[in-house]
Amino acid sequence: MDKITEKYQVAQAKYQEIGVDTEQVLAAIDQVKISMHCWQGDDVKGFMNPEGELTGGISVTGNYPGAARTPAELRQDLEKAYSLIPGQHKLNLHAIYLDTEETVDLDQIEPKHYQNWVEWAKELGLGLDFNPTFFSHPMLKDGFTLASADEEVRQFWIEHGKRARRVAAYFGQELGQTSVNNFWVPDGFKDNPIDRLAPRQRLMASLDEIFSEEFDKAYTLDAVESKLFGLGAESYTVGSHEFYMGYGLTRDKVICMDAGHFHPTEVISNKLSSLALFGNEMLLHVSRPVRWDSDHVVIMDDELMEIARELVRNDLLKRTHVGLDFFDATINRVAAWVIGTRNTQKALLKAMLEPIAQLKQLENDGDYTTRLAFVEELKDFPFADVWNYYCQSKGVPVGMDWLREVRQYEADVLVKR
Ligand SMILES: C[C@H](O)[C@H](O)[C@@H](O)C(=O)CO
Ligand SMILES: [Mn+2]
Repeated sequence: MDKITEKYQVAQAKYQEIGVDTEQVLAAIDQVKISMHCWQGDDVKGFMNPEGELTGGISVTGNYPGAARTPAELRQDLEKAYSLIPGQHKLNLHAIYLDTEETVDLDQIEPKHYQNWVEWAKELGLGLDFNPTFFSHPMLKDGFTLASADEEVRQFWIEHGKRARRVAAYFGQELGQTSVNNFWVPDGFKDNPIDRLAPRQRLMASLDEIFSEEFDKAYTLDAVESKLFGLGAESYTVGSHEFYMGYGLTRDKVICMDAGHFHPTEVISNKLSSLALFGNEMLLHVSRPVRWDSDHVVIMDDELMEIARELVRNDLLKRTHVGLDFFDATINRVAAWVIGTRNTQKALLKAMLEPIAQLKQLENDGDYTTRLAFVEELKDFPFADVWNYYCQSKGVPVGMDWLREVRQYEADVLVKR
């Protein structure tokens, strides 16, 4: 028997002692699809106007060699990343990542402009999610799109939103799995506004118009993503958390929680259980804010573990769409995907290896001493041996072996770009 299987069997016996069936856990983690975001691969440039400025209050720093310059290069990089990640997953595309010879503006996009992505996704067995792009475009005027007081600006973006929904529905129809279509709108003011209400009324009206066309939910689900502030929109963001909680819950839309979109000490892990009581499905943007919405690569930190525990302990995974959202151009971009995605999976696996019913019972019995002792002891349980076995059984590298492959790919492909 090989070493990894041997260690797994020891771990299996140890988990069995506390009532956890590792085989069941392995079957469960294999069902979780992570939606990997395309924009880590090229620093959020896209293929519509890659030389243009990144606007909308987000920012990427770094100039690590090898960013994808074409859809074919991006797909090649993504394939490398997926080959190093266990399980079957999804790709999250932004509208600016269209793949066509035609010159197309955001208010002209059609499903056919994304057909190459669909064909590729079919070959790889991937699902596709989508996002209209409300930034990096000259029609983002004075920091406003859907909430603009300028009717021409607002209509441009409404048309884009409507067309984006048709693209997402096409993804769902073609691939046989729901395409989550996430609306993040950067509109806001750098300085204190006089009128906080009118832009929100306009955003609400714009969204209502965009969502007026009915689509089969089996094909596409609309999601809305709030934010506290952006660069250049420090004082007021129209699409705040309260705005989208109200909007999403009254319009039956999926609410997206981005881990970087709140006050620096505020965490989304503590929001999921409340959202679960009032909404149906949820979308997560698993990210890592460092002092601000900096979109650092996801690491195995306390908040990632807590998000994972909330989803697992409360049985929320079946109605949660797990997406990633980070963009770091100071490191190898394929490695960034692999680290962030594997960490998200590892956190979920570790959470699944807890004896949840027992821990809840201790809490209900008021035995907080045992609760604390148990939770702390669990940290030393051999979860890594279960993870390594999972990787091996799915035919992907174990431990640091994946990095060797990324380094080889860097030498063979990335540095030659
Ligand atoms: C590029 C994405 O649309 C973006 O990261 C969005 O989801 C966001 O979180 C903006 O801060
Ligand atoms: Mn996000």
